[in-house]
Amino acid sequence: MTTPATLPTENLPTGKLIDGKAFAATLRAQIAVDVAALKASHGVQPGLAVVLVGEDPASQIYVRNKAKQTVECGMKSVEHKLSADTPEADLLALIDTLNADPTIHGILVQLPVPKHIDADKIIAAIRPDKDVDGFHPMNAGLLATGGKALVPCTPLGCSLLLKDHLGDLSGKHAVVIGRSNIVGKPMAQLLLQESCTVTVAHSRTKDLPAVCREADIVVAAVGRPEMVKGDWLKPGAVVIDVGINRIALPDGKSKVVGDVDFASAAPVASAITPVPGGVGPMTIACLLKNTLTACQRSVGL
Ligand SMILES: Nc1nc(=O)c2c([nH]1)NC[C@@H]1CN(c3ccc(C(=O)N[C@@H](CCC(=O)O)C(=O)O)cc3)C=[N+]21
Repeated sequence: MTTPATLPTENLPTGKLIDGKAFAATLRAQIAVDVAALKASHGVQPGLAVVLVGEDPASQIYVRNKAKQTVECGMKSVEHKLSADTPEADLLALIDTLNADPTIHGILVQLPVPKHIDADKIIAAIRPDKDVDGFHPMNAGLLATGGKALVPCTPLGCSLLLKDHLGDLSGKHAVVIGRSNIVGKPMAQLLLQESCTVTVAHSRTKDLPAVCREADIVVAAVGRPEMVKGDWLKPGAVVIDVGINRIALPDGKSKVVGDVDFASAAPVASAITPVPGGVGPMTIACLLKNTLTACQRSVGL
């Protein structure tokens, strides 16, 4: 049972909060307009297929949120729920079917998959032009070399928030904490494309707080609840908190917190994303943006 997420945003000076929830809503509204235009001009409706293997409760929440928002912006939403003991071969066969389905433009297999299934094999089986997670090696390579990639949703969402808030990022020193294939590494690539000076920090980085203090922009994507403290920040730094950590509360309930200790970081930062209500909603909005992009490209736009 989750306590109502008390947004830690009471009495924050205006302009401090990077409101990802509001930005995501604006983005989804624009996507809905573009979807209607695509239907009118090319008679095609973007289709997103989401595959969930197993019964993980958090994943079921995200999948439900995704499906609702997919339909709300006028796209076709298809869900495949497979049991946790589904053989890898069966999942691969389903992906082949979705790859070949002309009404499906985006395919997402919810991670993590059960241990008996090789996630890398699953990701590599999705047609790169339908890989709306942007995890496929082809898309990772295109991103790294400045090609026409599908970009992972969370880093794309963070980049849109930063550009909206700061305008030109060139020359800014960005520190990305975390080097995962799905957030840290693509995030670094996107910041490089914006001509930031990029440092990628991780668990082996020496004196991480000192490295963080050099940053004009900090993107925290480590999966460690409230690890980044206010005294790790240069006064005025912009903080993007990718963390979505569910922690237990003394009363037996739970709440979602980020990788940044919001209470100590908000007074030092010039702007900061809250958790919830920051990067999470942008992840879903960018999934829809990627599905629209994949559909547009499929008709030559
Ligand atoms: N192939 C794949 N692609 C994914 O993109 C993917 C995935 N697997 N597996 C799981 C993670 C997690 N994820 C989230 C998306 C939105 C919120 C979100 O909208 N969170 C809200 C509410 C959080 C809450 O209250 O639980 C917020 O941060 O405001 C959270 C988590 C996508 N994931």
